[in-house]
Parts: sequence; structure tokens; C-alpha cells
Amino acid sequence: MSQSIQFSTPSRTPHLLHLPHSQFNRPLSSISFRRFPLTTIKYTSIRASSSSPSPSPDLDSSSSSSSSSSQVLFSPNGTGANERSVVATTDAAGIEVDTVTEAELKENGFRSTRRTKLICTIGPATCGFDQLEALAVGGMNVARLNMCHGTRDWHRGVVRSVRKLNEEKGFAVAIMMDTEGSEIHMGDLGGDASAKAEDGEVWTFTVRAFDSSRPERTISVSYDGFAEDVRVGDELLVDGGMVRFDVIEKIGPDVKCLCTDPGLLLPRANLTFWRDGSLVRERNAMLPTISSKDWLDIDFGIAEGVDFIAVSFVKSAEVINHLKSYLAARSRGEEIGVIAKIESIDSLTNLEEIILASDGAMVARGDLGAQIPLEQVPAAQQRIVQVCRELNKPVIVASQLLESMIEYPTPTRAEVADVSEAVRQRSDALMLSGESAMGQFPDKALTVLRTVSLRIERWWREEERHESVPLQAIGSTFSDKISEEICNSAAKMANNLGVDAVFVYTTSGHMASLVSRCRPDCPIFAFTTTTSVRRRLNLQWGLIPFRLSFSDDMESNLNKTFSLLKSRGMIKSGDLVIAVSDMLQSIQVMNVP
Ligand SMILES: Nc1ncnc2c1ncn2[C@@H]1O[C@H](COP(=O)(O)OP(=O)(O)O)[C@@H](O)[C@H]1O
Ligand SMILES: C=C(OP(=O)(O)O)C(=O)O
Ligand SMILES: [K+]
Ligand SMILES: [Mg+2]
Repeated sequence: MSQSIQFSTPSRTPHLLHLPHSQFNRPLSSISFRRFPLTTIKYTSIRASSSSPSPSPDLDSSSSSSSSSSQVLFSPNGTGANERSVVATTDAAGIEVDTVTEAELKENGFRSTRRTKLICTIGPATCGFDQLEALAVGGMNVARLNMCHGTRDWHRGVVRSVRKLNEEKGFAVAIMMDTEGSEIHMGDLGGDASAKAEDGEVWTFTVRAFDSSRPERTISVSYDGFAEDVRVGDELLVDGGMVRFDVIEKIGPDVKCLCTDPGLLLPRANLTFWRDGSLVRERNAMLPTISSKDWLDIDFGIAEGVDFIAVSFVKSAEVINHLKSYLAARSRGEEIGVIAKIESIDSLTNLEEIILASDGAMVARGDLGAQIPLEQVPAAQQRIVQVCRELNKPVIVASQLLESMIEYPTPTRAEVADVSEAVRQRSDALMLSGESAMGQFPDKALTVLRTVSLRIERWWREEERHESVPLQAIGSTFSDKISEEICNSAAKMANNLGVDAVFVYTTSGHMASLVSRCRPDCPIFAFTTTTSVRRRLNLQWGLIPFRLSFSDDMESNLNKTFSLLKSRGMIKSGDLVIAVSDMLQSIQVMNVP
């Protein structure tokens, strides 16, 4: 027996309504001012136990709007080629689930699942198929490709391996392509892994390109205007201050610099120059956010079907809108999410409008810390996370989370505290950069993110620190407002009733994001109809995305889901579930039969 509230609209669920006037049978969208009487609140009860406990052809055929693959339920991190082939060949009802999630749900129950999502930058240390699989098994939700490094062929190889992993093992690892952007950076050191600059040495930074090997103590610079813009007396910072130089002389394309803070120069390291204590950024402001090379990379991303494009050095909402319309015109069908990287002063100035225009944001602390004083970075992080939460956009905290693990197998205590803080702020995702791209311990670094996330999330729940921050209303259409209210209520009910899980049935993924935004205590099982939406949902806090074909008949959907999940031991009779749906705009509370 379930208890339910349904917000019924005639266009969506005509069979639920008993409307007195024929005008009410007009589609919702065609009625402008008289929407309120159309929306009825209906208390009804649905028997969720009316069908057999195991999947049956009848159950599946009841979802008439579904595609022929309606029998297959994909979980977030699947495995089991055997089961897949059974499904493919017998067309029988089945479930595909990876050993990691399945074991987690079976052994420890719903509550044990990790809510914070994990992103790994893929590089030479992790680009092999087995290495990628190890990351997926270790909890990687999103693989990031930094187009600053590597060739397109190299990146294509990684994209295809991740896709193969998803197809063969049932994972839903999303791919995020990160643009190079046109800020100033060093060249690639002619193949050297690094170069050591010592105190008092004079180095040459030049806009000349080298045909053969790199001359001693010479660094090429990506930006042609460099020698022109820089002045004698300026301070030159590599990677926001990892190495420092004073500009002492300019000779044509060459700029002579005296090393004042020694350190390791890494290929393609970011360069900033400072004058009288302030960042010089006049010329940077004139560089395009998306360079011509970036546009080629974006075309590559569209062709390879990446899930997200992260835009480096965003300055305004305009560039995000521009890219989004480009993507809408080019990427037919499959949507690509645009993530704004907040890593410049301009992006902080225009934060709200940038985030509003984007599909998510990244706190890119590496470059941000080179553009604003380091002591301001934590407050900026807190603000970005908060604004994203308010505006319902996923937010990623990135860079140097476990930097020491590039070289060492265990993190510093300060790094663990930093990861904890990002989890405590309830950001959607944490990102590894060098730790997974070229570090010596990528799997161990991922394990640290996983275990720290789990522990801090548990602590949060044990302390019953339910959110007191009121979330502002964001829906613009009446239908969106209803969805938002349903999700807010569902999350509140879930906490108050101590339910085991919220189930959300969503086609676009929007309803799932609204539940995620409330950060309920229990995990959120998000059922969606396409693999691309399923992958995109994998970036958002608390969502365990499944692909499932479903109809607008919630009773049938619930019965089917219960059967499929029960048959694999992922839920059991008596578990308390709240189900919300965006087709029906309903909330139902029930025990699994
Ligand atoms: N595709 C790649 N190929 C080679 N090296 C890479 C790749 N991606 C990342 N790396 C290495 O990992 C380091 C850290 O990655 P990331 O933080 O994304 O880049 P950056 O240091 O340029 O901001 C890079 O400096 C680079 O040495
Ligand atoms: C994530 C960042 O960007 P990238 O690694 O591309 O410089 C950053 O600057 O923190
Ligand atoms: K980048
Ligand atoms: Mg950056």
C-alpha cells in the first residue's frame, strides 16, 4: 500500500483527472492565466504489490511508450557481460549492475553509498584500459581530459576506452573535455619532464619557437604579445608562484629574467606577470576565452560525443551562451553540458550570471590562486559552491586536493582537511588533476577521496545537520515550480521519515537535479531513459543513475523497478521508499512489497 500525492495536469495524465469542465482538457501550456484551478492535488492510494515479484513480459509490455530495450535496467557502475548477453539474446527482463555498487547496496544498505562524485584527470599514468577500469572500480564518476596536454589522437583513444568500459562493463563514466583557453603559458620543454630553476640564475623567456632542441635555460611562451607587454621590473610567476622571476632585460623577442624563488618548471605551466603588486591582465582581457584551437577541440569533443565541456578562464556569461548555441546547432540529439571554470577575477565579478548561463561550474583553484591572493581562495570557493547550490547547478572543487600524492602514497593531514571541507560544503564533485594524470599513486589518491567523502558524509548525517539554509525558488514556469515544490517536499519527508531511498523517474534529468539540490540524507535512485542523461547525472551529488525505460504509469514503473532491483538483492521487502516522477508530478511513499 502506498500513500501518494499527485499534482495532475490534463496534458500529462488525462486518466487521473475527473474534470468538471471541458476547458480543463486543454493542454496546460495553452492556458496562460488560469493554471491554478487546473492543478489538482489528489490523494490516492496505489497498490504497489499487485504484480508478481519477478520481472514478467506483462510488466514490461505495460510500459507501452517504452522502446524495445525496456527490459534492461542499468545501474551506475555495471559489470556482467554474461548477463548483458542474456538480456540481448533472450529479450527477457534483466538487470545489469556492477559489482561495486551492487556489493555496496547488498552489504551495507542504501545509506552507505557515496554521495560526493569523483572526477579523475586522465593522463599518461591512467590512460590504459586496465588503468581506466581500475579508476572506474575505485569510484571515478567522470573522466576529465585536459586539452592543454596530449594530442587529439591520444584523447580519442581515452574517450573510446571509456566508452568501451561503459558498454562492456555497464559503467556510466561521463567524459569532460577541458579547453586549453588562451591564457599565457610556457611551451612543452622540448620533451623534458621538468626543468629546475635555481636561485640567482638568469633564464630567457621567448616568443621564438625552437626547431630542434631547447637552448639551455630557455623557455618558450605561448603568447605572441608577451615580449611586448612585459616590462623590466615586472615579476613573473610560474604556476601562481611555484617559481618566481624578476624581469631584468628585454631584447627583441627574448625576455631575460632572474630567478628569485627557485623551483621546478613543468611543461605548459601557467604564467602570470605582476606590476607594483597587481596582476597585469589588460592584454589577457583581450584574448578570446575560446581560442581557434579550442574551437577545433570543441568540434572534436562533439564528434567524439563527450558529455561535458569545461571552459577555461570564463570572463562573462556571453561566451557560455555562445558555446551553448553552437553546441545546440551542432550536437544533434545528445546534449553536452557546459561547465564554467571559475579561475579569474572577471569570473568572480560576473559569477551569478555565468553560473546561471552554465550547466555547472568548477572552482579551478589552481589558476584562481594565481589571480587572487591565496588567502582569498577559500572564501571564493565557499561562495561559488553556495551560488551553484542556489541556482541548482552542479559544482566541482578542483586542484591540489591531494597534491602531495603525486609523489607520496599517503596524503598530508592538511590535504585530508581540505577534502573534508569540500565535502562538508556539500559540493557535487571533487577532482583529481596531476594526482591521477601523472602521479605515482592514482588509485590510492582516488581511494583517499572516496574514504574521506564517505566518512564526512556519515558524520554529517549522524550529527543530523539537516540544512537550515532556505533554498530560493528557481522555477520560472508554473510546471517547474510544481516540480521544485515536489522535490523539496520529497527531500524533507525523506529526512523526517528516515526513508531508505528517494526514487526519481526523470526523462531530462531535471527532476533528479532538483532532488539532489536538497541534499537529502538518503541516496537518490535516478531512473532515466537514455544513457547520455544517465552519464550526465553521474556528476551530481547523491544521484545513483540507472537507465530504465518507463511509462507514465507510475504503478507499473514502480512494480517493474521493485522487481528488477529485488531480483538482484539491491532492495528488499519492507524498505521504505519515496518516489517522485516528472511525468506525473507526484510523490508516493511506500514500503517495498
Ligand atoms: N593528456 C595529458 N598528457 C600528458 N600529461 C598530462 C595530460 N593531462 C595532464 N597531464 C599532466 O598532469 C599535470 C596536471 O594536470 P592538470 O592540472 O590538468 O594540468 P595543468 O597542470 O596544465 O593545469 C599536467 O601538468 C601534466 O603534466
Ligand atoms: C582546473 C584548473 O584548470 P587547469 O588544470 O586546466 O589549469 C585550475 O586552474 O585549477
Ligand atoms: K585546461
Ligand atoms: Mg586552470
